[in-house]
Amino acid sequence: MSDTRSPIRTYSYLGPQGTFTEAALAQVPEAVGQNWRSVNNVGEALDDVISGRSDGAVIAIENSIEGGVSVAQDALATMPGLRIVGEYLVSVNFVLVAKRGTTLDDVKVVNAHPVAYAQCHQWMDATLPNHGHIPATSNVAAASALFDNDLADAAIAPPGIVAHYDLDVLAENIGDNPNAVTRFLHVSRTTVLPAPTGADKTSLIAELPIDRAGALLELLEQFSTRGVNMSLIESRPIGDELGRYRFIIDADGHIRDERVADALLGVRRFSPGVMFLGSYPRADKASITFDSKYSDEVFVEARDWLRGIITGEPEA
Ligand SMILES: O=C(O)C(=O)C[C@]1(C(=O)O)C=C[C@@H](O)C=C1
Repeated sequence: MSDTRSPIRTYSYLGPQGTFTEAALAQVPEAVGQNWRSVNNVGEALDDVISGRSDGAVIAIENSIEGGVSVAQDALATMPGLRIVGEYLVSVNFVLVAKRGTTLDDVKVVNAHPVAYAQCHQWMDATLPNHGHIPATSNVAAASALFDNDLADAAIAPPGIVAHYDLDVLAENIGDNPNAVTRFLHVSRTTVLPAPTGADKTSLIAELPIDRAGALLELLEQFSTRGVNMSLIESRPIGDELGRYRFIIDADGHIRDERVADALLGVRRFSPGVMFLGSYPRADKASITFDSKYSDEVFVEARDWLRGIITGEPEA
């Protein structure tokens, strides 16, 4: 009898076990019960996908306090062959942990992931005004490093850390905002697009034509004149020379929506470097609303009208 089970799939995530990225991966329905591969950085996770070592990766892309995760934005912009197929939200809050017996007074140097550190500035500055900071590859790596060397006295970590390591919690809820949220992307190799759900998002990266007055306005107009709302626009330096930027854009809707497809055609005509990153269901499942003059039927009707003129069909 032949084996009808589908082969085990592998998903890469920023580890080790217990990171917020792992919590995001746990929300990906197709990853449940599959092989999870812990890696040390976002580039490694995405490279796993491109090389075929993994079928998918989950990466942090944006935090409600700290903004865009620039290392992830830059990796997506420079690693072709990837597609975003889903997004997931994780509430993030932090504890300060140390090896057993340590008190707050003992803490002079703190291990922390830069994005986590940036979210705990107020508490750190008020409670440990003279502290030093050693960057870690993840929140869990920050805590585990306390056992590897004596460079730091404490670490900023997720509250669940004590399930994995024998550590004392010196302080809880040290994040500046108790409602902080990080948005994660599920990324796969270029693939068939997920079907539209009516609550979708389209991500792309566009460069502006060099030195042209109003170029950014023209980019924005591609969306506004088709009734497409943008939920994110962020600039990142391209890196080849000072003053050159690419724009990371999230737009409401799916590329199979006529208005979104038309906006992307406009961007493609105008932008020297445009990368389509994916159309995928929104994490908040909020339906996209738009004026009826931007509905699919209106675009199709207008195209039929034009085709009729060109082919010489008598007008109705
Ligand atoms: O270190 C972790 O736990 C991660 O999953 C990484 C990460 C990030 O890269 O932004 C995820 C969420 C938090 O905002 C801080 C760190």
